[in-house]
Amino acid sequence: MRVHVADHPLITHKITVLRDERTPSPMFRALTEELVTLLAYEATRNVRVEKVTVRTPVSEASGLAISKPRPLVVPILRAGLGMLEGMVKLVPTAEVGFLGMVRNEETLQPAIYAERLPDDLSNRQCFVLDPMLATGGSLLAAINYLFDRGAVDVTAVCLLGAPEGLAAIEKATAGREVTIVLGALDEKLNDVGYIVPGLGDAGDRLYGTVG
Ligand SMILES: O=P(O)(O)OC[C@H]1O[C@H](OP(=O)(O)OP(=O)(O)O)[C@H](O)[C@@H]1O
Ligand SMILES: O=c1cc[nH]c(=O)[nH]1
Ligand SMILES: [Mg+2]
Repeated sequence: MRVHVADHPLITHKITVLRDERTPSPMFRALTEELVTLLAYEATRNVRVEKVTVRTPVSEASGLAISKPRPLVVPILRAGLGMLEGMVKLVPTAEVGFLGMVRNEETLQPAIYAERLPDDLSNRQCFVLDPMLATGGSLLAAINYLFDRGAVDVTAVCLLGAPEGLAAIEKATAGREVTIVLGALDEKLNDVGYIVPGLGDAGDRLYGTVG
């Protein structure tokens, strides 16, 4: 598994504002979108491309084009939806599929409650969007779901991750093509499975369902 933790002052600055409990939902949404565009730059480093030639007004130029089948971007509802615009801004030709998942706050087990993906994911490069990688249960379930459908490699873009969740995914996906790109790697999980220091419940903060 390849893990990339962002190391850029602009990204850390924006994450610091996200963490602040006083940041209201409209600003939280705007910052999330900006952060994803910055993280997507790293996440797409291995996007599959092919050589192409174009004619400039002066001569021929060789370059690259994103290969077919197009990359598939999969936001994990609800909180991952807040990351979609930021991602497709960078990869406008990507196809988008959806997975709805919710973590049971007592057992911390994830459940899939909605799915709208292409039937056949063979040979597909997938980019999963979910702001929070806590126990890793939700992301692991999403990754397994995509591999079971035929995906060949999965890159997850998360704003924050916990070491416990990262280790769990690494162990469970050994031998698979998995990349995780994080805005920050936090300290730990607390005893109710929240990331510390974290930013609270990302879905609630994005959509204003508390506070
Ligand atoms: O790593 P885990 O321990 O599985 O926790 C992370 C999951 O929890 C949050 O979703 P949540 O279940 O709160 O759903 P929501 O997006 O609808 O708020 C988050 O967006 C992840 O999907
Ligand atoms: O800290 C956490 C953990 C899971 N889900 C969240 O939204 N935040
Ligand atoms: Mg939530």
